[in-house]
Amino acid sequence: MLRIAVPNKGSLSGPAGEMLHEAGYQQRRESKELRIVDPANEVEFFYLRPRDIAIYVSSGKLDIGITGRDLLVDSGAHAEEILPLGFARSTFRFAGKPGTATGIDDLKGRTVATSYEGIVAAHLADRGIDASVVHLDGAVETAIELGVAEVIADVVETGTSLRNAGLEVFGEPIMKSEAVVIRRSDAEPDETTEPKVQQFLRRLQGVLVARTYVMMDYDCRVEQLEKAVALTPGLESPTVSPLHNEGWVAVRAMVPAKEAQRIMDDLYEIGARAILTTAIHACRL
Ligand SMILES: Nc1ncnc2c1ncn2[C@@H]1O[C@H](COP(=O)(O)OP(=O)(O)OP(=O)(O)O)[C@@H](O)[C@H]1O
Ligand SMILES: O=P(O)(O)OC[C@H]1O[C@H](OP(=O)(O)OP(=O)(O)O)[C@H](O)[C@@H]1O
Ligand SMILES: [Mg+2]
Repeated sequence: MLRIAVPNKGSLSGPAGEMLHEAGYQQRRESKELRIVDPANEVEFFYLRPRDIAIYVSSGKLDIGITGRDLLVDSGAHAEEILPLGFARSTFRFAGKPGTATGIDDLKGRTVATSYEGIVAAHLADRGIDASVVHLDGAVETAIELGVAEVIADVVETGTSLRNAGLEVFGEPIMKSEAVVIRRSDAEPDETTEPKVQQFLRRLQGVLVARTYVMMDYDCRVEQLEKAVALTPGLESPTVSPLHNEGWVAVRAMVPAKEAQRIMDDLYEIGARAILTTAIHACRL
């Protein structure tokens, strides 16, 4: 059985469960369940605090886990990212009241509040900045109002939390994060675990592709085929089949979902007709 750590709470938990469900895995029915077995897929899921996942995985007790890149780095655990998952995207930034600082050099001798002490201390040390770091569990924006720190370093997504607290980011982003699959850094690939890990990753990659691509079908005249194929090159190469009417072909290719409408317009312009897109529910590349 492959043993997999999954976030039990917070921003990572819902989207992680949805992705695993889309990948065909059984998920817990109740948010209090700590562990479930999916015998058909030979996996066992452990629902753990997102912050603890890298620690469990680095200990080798669990084979892989889903967590945030920022949490992985912050933990300092002996684990590495093996697949980015595209959700829980955020940046990690310094912020303060307007006019507090313009860059990291202004932090010398000041106090920074954060829930990610590992990331902040390493970032300051790398740049030779001597500043104090205060660890808070959350809602760090309030630390400034209450005078616990002059500066915070926190996760920023839309920027709403900072705006509501009257704060502004400054300096370069410290890091960009998203949900990632992790495993132990020096994991020795053994014959039973490795194929299961690779199958798990292929399933999640299949979900990512199904989310970002659509299937496009259309008919076009043979003379227009090269232009049409340039618009829809597909992942390897499009399928081209003859139509009953001579001089026409049917083309089928995967295209990025975000570009589908523009591609349909362009195909129409060059004379393609019966242009259809359909959702992809699952795939293996
Ligand atoms: N608003 C957000 N948008 C996107 N990702 C976020 C957001 N807040 C936190 N994250 C990401 O979620 C992970 C942190 O998860 P964690 O559960 O510790 O905190 P949380 O989502 O803020 O939940 P809570 O603070 O309620 O426990 C990190 O990878 C972080 O980058
Ligand atoms: O830029 P935004 O879209 O506002 O998102 C970022 C905010 O979301 C998270 O806070 P959360 O609500 O989880 O509270 P917390 O600070 O207690 O973790 C994070 O810590 C930021 O405060
Ligand atoms: Mg939070």
